[in-house]
Amino acid sequence: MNSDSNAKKTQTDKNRNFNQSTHHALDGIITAFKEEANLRRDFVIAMVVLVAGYFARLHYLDWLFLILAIFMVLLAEFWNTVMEHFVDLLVDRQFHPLAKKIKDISAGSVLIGACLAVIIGCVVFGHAVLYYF
Ligand SMILES: Nc1ncnc2c1ncn2[C@@H]1O[C@H](COP(=O)(O)OP(=O)(O)OP(=O)(O)O)[C@@H](O)[C@H]1O
Repeated sequence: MNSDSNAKKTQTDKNRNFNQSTHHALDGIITAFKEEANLRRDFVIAMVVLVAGYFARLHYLDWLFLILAIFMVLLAEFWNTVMEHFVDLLVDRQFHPLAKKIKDISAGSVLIGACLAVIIGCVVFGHAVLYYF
């Protein structure tokens, strides 16, 4: 293994260019999907919703709301994952009431996002069903 690839593995300085930044960002997305079952479940649900939207022949505004809802839930899951790792890094898996508070509030934000997504889904598909039948 040459010194350049070693440097890449242990990099702690700033990214040098857009390609390097994008590469690390994609690494983050892949790691999150590999390690977080909740994220994979949300992704599968999102795919099912998109296929259902295709068959329901939604209006473009409905698509906009659905896509916003999907990205909102995925972003909330990503930030919840960041919080969990950050807290674990700080307390090294020791029990701490503040660690519990941070993780629970962070999980609560995902739940709120998911509730909003369900409401948006019900309005969009409810309207489509009423319109077509
Ligand atoms: N260091 C800690 N101190 C106190 N409570 C903790 C700590 N770590 C986790 N917990 C509690 O355990 C729960 C599960 O923590 P964990 O880090 O395993 O999250 P998770 O199971 O990945 O959560 P999610 O389902 O949101 O992905 C947290 O919601 C929190 O209530």
